[in-house]
Amino acid sequence: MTSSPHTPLLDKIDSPADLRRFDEAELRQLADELRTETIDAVSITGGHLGAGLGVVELTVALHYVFNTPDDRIIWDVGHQCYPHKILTERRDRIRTLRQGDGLSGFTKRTESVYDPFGAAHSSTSISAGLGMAAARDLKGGDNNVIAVIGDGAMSAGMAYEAMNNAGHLGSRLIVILNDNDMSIAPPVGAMSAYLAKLVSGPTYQSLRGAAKNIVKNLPKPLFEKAARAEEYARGFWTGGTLFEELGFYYVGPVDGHNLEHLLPVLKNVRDTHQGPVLIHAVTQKGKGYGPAEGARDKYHGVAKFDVVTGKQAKPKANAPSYTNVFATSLIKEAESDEKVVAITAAMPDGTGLNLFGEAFPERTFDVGIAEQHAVTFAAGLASEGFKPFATIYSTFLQRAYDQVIHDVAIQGLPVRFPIDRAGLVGADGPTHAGAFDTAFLSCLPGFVVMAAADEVELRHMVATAVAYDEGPISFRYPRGEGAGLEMPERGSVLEIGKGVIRREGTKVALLNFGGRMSECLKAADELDAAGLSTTVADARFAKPLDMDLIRRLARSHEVLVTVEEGAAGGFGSHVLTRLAEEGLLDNGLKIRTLALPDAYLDHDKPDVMYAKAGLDCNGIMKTVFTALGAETLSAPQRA
Ligand SMILES: Cc1ncc(C[n+]2csc(CCOP(=O)(O)OP(=O)(O)O)c2C)c(N)n1
Ligand SMILES: CC(=O)[C@@H](O)[C@H](O)COP(=O)(O)O
Ligand SMILES: [Mg+2]
Repeated sequence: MTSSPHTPLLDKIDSPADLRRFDEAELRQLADELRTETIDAVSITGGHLGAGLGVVELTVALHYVFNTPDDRIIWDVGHQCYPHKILTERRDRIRTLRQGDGLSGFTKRTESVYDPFGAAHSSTSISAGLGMAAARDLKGGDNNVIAVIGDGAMSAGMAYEAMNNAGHLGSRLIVILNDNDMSIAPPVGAMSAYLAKLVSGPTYQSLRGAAKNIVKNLPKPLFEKAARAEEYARGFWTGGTLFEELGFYYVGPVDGHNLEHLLPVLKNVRDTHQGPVLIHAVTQKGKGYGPAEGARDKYHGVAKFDVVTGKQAKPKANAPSYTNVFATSLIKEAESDEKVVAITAAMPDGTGLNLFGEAFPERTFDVGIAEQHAVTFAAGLASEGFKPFATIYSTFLQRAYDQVIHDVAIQGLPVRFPIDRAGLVGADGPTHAGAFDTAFLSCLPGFVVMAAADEVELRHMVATAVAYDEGPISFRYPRGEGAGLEMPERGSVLEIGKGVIRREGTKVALLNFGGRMSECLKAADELDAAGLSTTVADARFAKPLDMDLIRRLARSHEVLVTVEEGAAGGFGSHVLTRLAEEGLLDNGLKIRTLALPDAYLDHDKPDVMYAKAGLDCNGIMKTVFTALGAETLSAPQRA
């Protein structure tokens, strides 16, 4: 048991009001204590560490200079918010992060008044902040609104849509670009700080103001030239021209770890700016913790770890992850098909395309956090005869839905969609659940929609997707490890629209779609033991459905239960519709469709969440018993 960190100043803080009673001279030590507490807490809980370490000073400075919660701080993505949570009345619960009934790993409105906006998907902060600024102006308020957005999140189109609108509205909004991309060297100490302080301070502002008054009387063309000259002059020094073009007053770059640089700039901006301002803060992801600073991923997402050594306590894998099986399967296919290319939206490691990229660097595209662009980019590749695998987590694919319809489906372009993190993902909670992709894809004409029941099926689906060139095709698979099955060297191409029976029974049929197969098989064992002979089939396809299989199951069983790790409106709904259309519900078939509940399930361990959703062995058995009108047969309840 590590002793809790020594944090005498931090111990005096419950809320930012307590922080604002400190002398500025104490803030350096406070920031160091906050960093130590963050490291200690995450070593116990696991979670996102690097991003939070990069904004410790920024967090202290923001809550010191601004009157939170009246002044709103919106953290883009929200994965960097742990220091923010420690300073905002949640230090006592910080070691419950991402655990059942514990704090969320992202900002969350229902969790705290200091979280004015929930996050987790990137690039939303400026839009939300502009909305709050517009609301403030409509209400005649005078509070500040600050959006803190990372360089990665700034690569999403939504951020530019918001900045463009902010420039147009001219609303008083502060955007802080947290630039921790190590490709940009940290600022040159005093000079850049001086520049930033200078351009944000009243003197420069008044000079600027005076200059504006002088040039205002110039004939229009000259006025514009003069204004442009000033803007480029500042832009030249500081690289802010792009933001200036969008209507923002650019301040920076400023050292995001140096409170002596940060505090005066934030105060100047707080007290003098009128319209939208962008402060360019340069920080280091993982700052202040050696193992993080030295890691390739800066400890972006970590398991529990030893603070002294930084060694993560990653649970020993019993089987390859679905992600790894996908990546190795795609590499195998690409070795003999040069048309296979792969696209990720800033998630190379999470999708396994880092492995594909090592094998085929020329055929791997990381487009940044830009899922909409990724899908239409893939459509462009497909239109020229390539076989693009647009590999996007289920939850992040939601952002590109119109591109899926308008640019891929309607044109019938053969884009492949490997959909990782299908179903419930656990600690990341409802914002990251892969709940809706079956529903929102299987309603699209011409789409082929598959789900892997296990890692062998996944390998077959990769091969099938490579071979299928008639139109768009998707295959989903869950986060985490496979079942540890014997793997074929290479996948076999599946017959489109054909499912498979895994075990034969006579009374109950469980028709699985996706990753719940192991729970279905466990339930079948228990039901058999209770005298209810049970068939288990794997549908493999939600579109096109294997109606021969479904008719056979409906005609020869008393109970038919569909099981899927997705929201209602997906696989089960389509089965129900087709059975009704064919009159197969007219003869008393007892049918139930098991899907995720109509709710956003809070973070917890995936097994706990699935049990709550009724999508585990017990839930399946209970559904069968209820359908048979026997609330509790003799079957033993699993512990
Ligand atoms: C729409 C969307 N796509 C992908 C992700 C996954 N994701 C989480 S953090 C992150 C990188 C964010 O980079 P940046 O904004 O620079 O923040 P940093 O981690 O550097 O602090 C990504 C891609 C996401 N949260 N949202
Ligand atoms: C913050 C964010 O959106 C990502 O870091 C996400 O948490 C990754 O999820 P996985 O851990 O499932 O790759
Ligand atoms: Mg970044």
